[in-house]
Amino acid sequence: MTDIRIAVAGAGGRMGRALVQAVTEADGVVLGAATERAGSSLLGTDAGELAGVGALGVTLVAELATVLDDFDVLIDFTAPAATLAHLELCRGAGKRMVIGTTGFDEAGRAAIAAAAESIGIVFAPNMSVGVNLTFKLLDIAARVLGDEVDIEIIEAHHRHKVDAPSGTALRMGEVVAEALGRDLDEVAVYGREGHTGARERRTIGFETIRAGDVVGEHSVWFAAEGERVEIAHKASSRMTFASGAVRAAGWIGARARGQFDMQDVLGLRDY
Ligand SMILES: NC(=O)C1=CN([C@@H]2O[C@H](COP(=O)(O)OP(=O)(O)OC[C@H]3O[C@@H](n4cnc5c(N)ncnc54)[C@H](OP(=O)(O)O)[C@@H]3O)[C@@H](O)[C@H]2O)C=CC1
Ligand SMILES: O=C(O)C1=N[C@H](C(=O)O)C[C@H](O)C1
Repeated sequence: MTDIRIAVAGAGGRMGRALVQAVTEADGVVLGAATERAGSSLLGTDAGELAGVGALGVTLVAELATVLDDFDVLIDFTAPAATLAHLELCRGAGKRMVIGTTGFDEAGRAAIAAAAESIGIVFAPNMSVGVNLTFKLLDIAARVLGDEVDIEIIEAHHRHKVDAPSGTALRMGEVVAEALGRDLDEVAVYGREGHTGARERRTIGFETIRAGDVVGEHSVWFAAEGERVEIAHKASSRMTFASGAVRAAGWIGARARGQFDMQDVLGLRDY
C-alpha cells in the first residue's frame, strides 16, 4: 500500500512542529507539503529541520494552492480564518482534512459541515485518546448524578492561547448538557464577577486560566452536598494531540466524504 501524503498547515506553529514530528514517527504516512502564513520569516525553511527531526526535503510555502498535487490529507491546526480558506481549497481539489483548530463561530462550523458533504473531514477540538475517553466518562457521570449536582468546567492553557473557553471545555459542556437534556447556549455561565446571586442548579459554569507554558488541563466538577466527583485530564506534551491527528489522517484516508470526530477514529462512538 502506498503511503498517505500529509500536508501540515501552520508547520511553524507549536502544533505544526509537533505534527511534522508525529508524521515522521508514524507508519503509512509521509510529509508531502508544509505551509505557513504569507510573510512569515519561516517560509523556505525545511519543515523537518524546524521540527527538530532533520531535513525532510519539504520546505514551508505560503500558498496551499501551489502544493495541492503534493498531498492527500491536510492536517490543519492554525486559526479559524486560515482553516476556512484551506477548507475551500481542499473542497475544490477533493482533498481530505483533519481539522484541530478551535474557536470557530457558528458560520465557520456550518462551512465545515457543508464541505464534508464533498470531502472527508475529521474535526475535533482535542485529538488525544485521554480526552476522548474523558468525554465518555463525563457522559456517564452526568447521567448518574443528574440534577443533584452543580457542574463546573475548569480549563488551563499556556499564555499564548487566543480563544476561551478552550474548544475541549466547550465540547465537555456540550457532552454534559446533552446527557442532561439541557441546551448549553441557555445554561452556560462564562466566569462570574460582582453580586451574582446564588448559583442556579441547571447552569454549567466555565472557568478559564491562561498562564505560563501549560499544555492543556481540563477538570469537570460534579459537586453535591457532602461529596464531589472530579473528572480531570492533563496533557503534558503536544505530541499526544499530534499523534492523534496523524492517526485521524490515516483513518480519513479511507473515507471519501462525511464529517467525523475522534470518537469515530478511536471507535468510541458506541461505547
Ligand atoms: N484539536 C486539538 O487536539 C488541538 C487543537 N489546538 C488548536 O490548534 C490551533 C493552533 O494552536 P497552536 O499550534 O498552539 O498555535 P500557533 O499560533 O503556535 O500555530 C498556528 C500556526 O498557524 C500559522 N498560520 C496562521 N495563518 C496561517 C495561514 N493562512 N497559512 C498557514 N499557516 C498559518 C501561524 O503563523 P503566525 O504565528 O505567523 O500567525 C502559526 O505558525 C489553535 O486553534 C488551538 O486551539 C491545539 C492543540 C491541540
Ligand atoms: O490551544 C491549545 O494549546 C489547545 N487547544 C485545544 C482546545 O482549545 O481545546 C486543545 C488542547 O487543550 C490544547
